[in-house]
Amino acid sequence: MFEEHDLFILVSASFVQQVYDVTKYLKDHPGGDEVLLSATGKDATDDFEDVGHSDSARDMLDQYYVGEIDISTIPTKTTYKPPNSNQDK
Ligand code: HEM
Repeated sequence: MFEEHDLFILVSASFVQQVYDVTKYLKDHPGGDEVLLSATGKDATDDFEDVGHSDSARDMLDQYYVGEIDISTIPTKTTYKPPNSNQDK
């Protein structure tokens, strides 16, 4: 489970991704907290785009902006092992 201070989502389509901390937005999100929770800790670009968020929703992203991360620098070795994954390094 994620702790409240860990509720980061990543949104972008390129290698450099924007990181947003949605912790404070959980209770106010018009789409509910469940969908936000399910999108945290991973690349949430598709989730965010699939909803067809309005321009004003996009503008709100700025409020939760934390910084950028180059996903090519993230270690691929994690404790979480997704099904069908044979990447051990
Ligand atoms: C910081 C990130 C996000 C912000 C600022 C945000 C903002 C909003 C806003 C303002 C709305 C109202 C409708 C609109 O203006 O488009 C909305 C609706 C919604 N959002 Fe988000 N959202 C965020 C992330 C997400 C993510 C990651 C998901 C999916 C996992 C999601 C799913 C939804 C859904 C399902 C609705 C309801 C649409 C409806 O009932 O018509 N949102 N969001």
